[in-house]
Amino acid sequence: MSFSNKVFIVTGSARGVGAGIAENILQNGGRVTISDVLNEVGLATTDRLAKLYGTEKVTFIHCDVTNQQSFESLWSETEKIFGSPVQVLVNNAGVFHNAGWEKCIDINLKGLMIGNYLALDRMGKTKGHGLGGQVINVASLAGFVAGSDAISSPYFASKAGVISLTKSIGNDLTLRTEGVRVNAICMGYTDTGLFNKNKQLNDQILEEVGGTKNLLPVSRIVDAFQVLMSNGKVNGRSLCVMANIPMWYYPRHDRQEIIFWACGAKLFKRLRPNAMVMEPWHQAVFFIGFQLFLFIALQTLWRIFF
Ligand SMILES: NC(=O)C1=CN([C@@H]2O[C@H](COP(=O)(O)OP(=O)(O)OC[C@H]3O[C@@H](n4cnc5c(N)ncnc54)[C@H](O)[C@@H]3O)[C@@H](O)[C@H]2O)C=CC1
Ligand SMILES: CCCCCC(=O)/C=C/[C@H]1[C@H](O)CC(=O)[C@@H]1CCCCCCC(=O)O
Repeated sequence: MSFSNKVFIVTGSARGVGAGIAENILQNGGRVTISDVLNEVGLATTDRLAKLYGTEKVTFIHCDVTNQQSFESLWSETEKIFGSPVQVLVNNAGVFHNAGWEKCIDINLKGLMIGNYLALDRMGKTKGHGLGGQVINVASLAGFVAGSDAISSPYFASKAGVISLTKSIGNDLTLRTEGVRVNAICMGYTDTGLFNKNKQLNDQILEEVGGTKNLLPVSRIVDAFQVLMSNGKVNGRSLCVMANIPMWYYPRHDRQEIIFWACGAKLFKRLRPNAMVMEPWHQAVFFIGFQLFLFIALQTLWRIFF
């Protein structure tokens, strides 16, 4: 997809996934601000990319995503340097749980909230430049599943928050009123520089996923970024990326899931009027019963009509 001079900001793009996305933007004719708290690494990446794609196409601006002022000046500086409004924000900056739980939540969730609200403010039709735009939040499959220990729980919780934020901001009303679409990329274990730093964790992860062949290369996340950029319709969605299989969108669910289980509880109340709680095994029976009901209903319809 050609980005023909579109202006992008990618947070946490000194290295890893963010640097990969920034390079892809340049390869496709866009302009990008690389931003990070790591000045040296960020400047080195920017120099390398400037040599390949032109100094007028890429710049580095220090930004700590947890700091509102820092984010605001990243945005304003970018527009000043490139002389055009920012049209896409990629909220990629993130840390793992080994940074400590408060930092993990601050950077992975609060930092993304600052980015999302600022994007609505600056790109939106009501207060911003009015051209609309896109936000891509880098979440993780960790946002859908449970971690296996308390130590890693802040990371899983932060990513679940990002997915929820994406669903809630990426709604039809916001799209209509602000012209801003918000989606997330949810990938599994990815082979970035950081992944290789902690040997003990690496070995544990490699055992869990079954070897390096099941790690995602950064290029797959870049492909996911391209998919979201070229699909002009999706909003509030999470694009899931797993090794060796096609990407897929996680169902948005909205309220259907709650309604489904509430129906189960209503039915349960008829069977056990005095029960205070529907236990997990009751739920399992309801779920299997529902599937059986569907199966029989479909079979009956098939017999009637064919
Ligand atoms: N590597 C993996 O296995 C996976 C990574 N992710 C997510 O992908 C994103 C990128 O991760 P990687 O490239 O693997 O890690 P990385 O550590 O190589 O890149 C993250 C970047 O964010 C920067 N950063 C940290 N705190 C910051 C702050 N306060 N403000 C601005 N920048 C800050 C770091 O300096 C670093 O350059 C993260 O959000 C991560 O959670 C999601 C799934 C799997
Ligand atoms: C199905 C879970 C996919 C998680 C993908 C992800 O975001 C991985 C990130 C790890 C990164 O490669 C290095 C890390 O420290 C991140 C978190 C690792 C969590 C491991 C905890 C093991 C567990 O609780 O299952």
